[in-house]
Parts: sequence; C-alpha cells; structure tokens
Amino acid sequence: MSKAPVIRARNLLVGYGGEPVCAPVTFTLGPGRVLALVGANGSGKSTVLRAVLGLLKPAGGAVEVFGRPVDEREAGFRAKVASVLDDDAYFPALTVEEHLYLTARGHGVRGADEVVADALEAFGLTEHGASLPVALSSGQRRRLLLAAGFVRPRALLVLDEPEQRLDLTMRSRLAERLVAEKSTGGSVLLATHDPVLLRAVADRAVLIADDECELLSADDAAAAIAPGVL
Ligand SMILES: Nc1ncnc2c1ncn2[C@@H]1O[C@H](COP(=O)(O)OP(=O)(O)OP(=O)(O)O)[C@@H](O)[C@H]1O
Repeated sequence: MSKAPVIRARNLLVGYGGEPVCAPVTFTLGPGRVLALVGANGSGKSTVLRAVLGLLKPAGGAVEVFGRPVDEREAGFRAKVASVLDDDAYFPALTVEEHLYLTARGHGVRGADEVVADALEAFGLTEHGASLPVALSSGQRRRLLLAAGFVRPRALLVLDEPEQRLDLTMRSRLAERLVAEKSTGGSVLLATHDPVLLRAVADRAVLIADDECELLSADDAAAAIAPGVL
C-alpha cells in the first residue's frame, strides 16, 4: 500500500468573501487512517471539508488530495473521493433502492445487486427500498445518503457530522463500517460532535478554532468535545 498522503493541507485558510472563518489549518491524512475535525458550532469544520472537496476556493495556503491540487471536476478525483455532506442531496422522484443503484452503477460497480442489498441491510433500509425520500423520516433519509456513500468505490470518504439524526444502534454500526474502511486501506476525513464515534474510529483530530487549529490525539479531542465542554 502506498504511504503517500491522501490529503495534505498546509496553512489552509478557509472562509467566505475573503473573510476567514477560522485559523489556518495544517494536517496530513494517510492511507488507512481516519482524521476527525472537531470544534464548536460555527467554528469552520464544514467549511474546511468544502475546501478539501474543491467546493470552495481556499482563501490562503494549499490543499492537495492524492498529491494534486483539488479539482472536483476531474474524473480521477470523482472516482476516488466519496462525500456525504450535511445536506439533503437526493432525487425526490427516485426510491431508496433506485438511488443506491444509480450511485453504484454510475460509478461502474460490478455486482451492484449484492452491494446495494448489503448497504440497505447495513443502514436498516431494506424495508424502505421502494420508498421515496419524502416517505422517510429525517434519520432514514440521512441513512440513505450515508448508504449511497458506501455503495460506490472510493479511496477517501469525507463525512460531515455523519452521526447526525442516527440512533445509537446506527451510530455504532457506522463506527464498525468506518473501522472496516480503515482496515481495507481507505481513508476518512470527518467532522463530528460525537466523542464516542471519535474514540471508536479516529487516529487523530484537529480542533478547529479562531486563534489556532490544534492537532490532537483522538482521546484528547474526545475529552475536548465531551458533553458540556464544547
Ligand atoms: N455559505 C456561507 N456564506 C457565508 N458564511 C457562511 C456560509 N456557510 C457558513 N458560513 C459561516 O461560516 C462559519 C463556519 O461555518 P461552518 O458551517 O463551517 O461551521 P461548522 O464548524 O461546520 O459548524 P457546525 O458544528 O454548526 O456544523 C459560520 O460562522 C457560518 O455562519
């Protein structure tokens, strides 16, 4: 397995309209590793993720993904990078199963039947395969978006607060999936407010803040975001 960094962010400054939302951030994510971004509401975690995904131009510094400046339109980037952000990115007229088939087949997955059935099962959606998104609860819709991230090939998974709207069983199933992702060499960058998920999956964390973005161990980061701290 190549040890070359999957993401290298150096003094990456992110913001809107030329105004930074947090201090510059520097981190490296290697293959088979999980890095968490933690910090208070509005500290800038999602904004950093958007810059890493090429959805937002950095205000300063640099970020490379797979050794190249980010270009989210490039086929090689799209083939390797799967993301689930904090949005309702689904097609209202497609069923749960159709979403998963569309994603899997669009990315050239062979044996899509098995992959889709596995994701439906893993995310507790088997009974809802024929449902339209409007007929799902908000937690089930969230599970659909996460399932779509797992039915396609990827070397890097970027998740924005994947624990949101998931019950405890589903959170622990998600943690198992992310640990499995690491064990097969996949890398994960996630923003989270969940200390349990963080401890279960992350190798390191970056605390996003105004004055300084600090690199922490997963345990220290989990302690920093324990209920009542952040
Ligand atoms: N499209 C935008 N235009 C201008 N400002 C924005 C935009 N999106 C977010 N912001 C601001 O940027 C700052 C950082 O927001 P961001 O969503 O990155 O925080 P976050 O750490 O992910 O927060 P949370 O934990 O609440 O999800 C906030 O002050 C927010 O109001």
